[in-house]
Amino acid sequence: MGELEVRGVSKRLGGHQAVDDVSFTVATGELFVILGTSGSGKSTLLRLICGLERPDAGQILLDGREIHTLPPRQRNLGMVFQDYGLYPAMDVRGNIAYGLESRGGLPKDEIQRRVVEAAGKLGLGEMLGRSTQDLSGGEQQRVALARAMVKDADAYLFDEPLSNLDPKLRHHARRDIVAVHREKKRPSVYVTHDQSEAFAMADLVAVMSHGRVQQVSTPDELLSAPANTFVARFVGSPPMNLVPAALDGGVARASGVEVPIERVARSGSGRVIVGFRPESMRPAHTASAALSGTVVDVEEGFVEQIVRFTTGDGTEVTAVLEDDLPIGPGDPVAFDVDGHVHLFDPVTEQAIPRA
Ligand SMILES: Nc1ncnc2c1ncn2[C@@H]1O[C@H](COP(=O)(O)OP(=O)(O)OP(=O)(O)O)[C@@H](O)[C@H]1O
Repeated sequence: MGELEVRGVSKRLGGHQAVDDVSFTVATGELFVILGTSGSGKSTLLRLICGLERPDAGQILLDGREIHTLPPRQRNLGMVFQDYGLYPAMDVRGNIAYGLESRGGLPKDEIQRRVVEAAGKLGLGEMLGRSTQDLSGGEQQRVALARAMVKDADAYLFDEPLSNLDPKLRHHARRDIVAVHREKKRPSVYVTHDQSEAFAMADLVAVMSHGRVQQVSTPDELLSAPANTFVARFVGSPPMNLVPAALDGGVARASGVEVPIERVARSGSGRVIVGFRPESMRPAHTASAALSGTVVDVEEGFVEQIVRFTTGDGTEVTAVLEDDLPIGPGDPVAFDVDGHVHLFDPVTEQAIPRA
């Protein structure tokens, strides 16, 4: 009971397939993050769930009941959007209470009790009489959060609510949002393009690209088992290296590449894309190295060195090293891969399952 289900939902906007056959289920008490690049369809999906758009196909169910045909007000959702949608003519108290008052049915003193309680939890207790126009971005964000919190909504939706905040405030605000979510014990859907935000907050992440869900899994699984090359390139910083190679027995081979693979891949064409994380690379002796090439550039980070080089056929590879190498652009370089090697089909770009 209590789950939010999106079933085969599609939406065209301006001749463009903004959302394309999307399905997922958010269990009650689960924080489900939709992560994707700009234009991938994240906001449209949220607008479909809250009723600002109608789907061309598919259904949206909450607690097993169809909601995609209901007007927004009847869906009983708590929402926090990027621009917060606060009313400038009302003070903080009025903004927090607005959703409850406009819905009707609750006595005035109960509304007042909830407003004071939510404001207290979010550090707004002293600001109830202030105009929202005089508040900082972080304070406005907390008013929007308090407004969602006072409602007994059946599900909560967040559309990039932290994008106007500076990094320090964002960190704090993340915790506020997770705390509200945990208290409500309802399904929550949170949209962001920021993977560190997604990884810090999510129970499950759906990665979106071009209107489609590419993978739904835990943050750890996105890193350890990306479903396809899009997810492999998108998740992690720097992202996974992807090198086209030919299968030759237990080795994936290309010019400057001889990567031993753990299993025989079921790739009909005999070609694969080999994937390995930049952090799994170790300097090696040239003669026996899995990868060799020429350094393009070297970046000194706070705690690590990032080396970019090209293999013999021009594929760019990135290595993240704990100890600095005395190298620079144009130098020869060689590495072994000390970690899991992922394999992808070069035609479908899907991960090749373990044999
Ligand atoms: N009203 C509209 N008319 C026409 N096209 C639209 C409309 N709204 C969105 N689109 C298009 O649909 C696609 C998905 O847009 P959407 O806003 O859902 O993406 P998003 O992932 O939320 O992006 P962002 O992170 O930039 O907000 C985009 O290509 C966008 O240009």
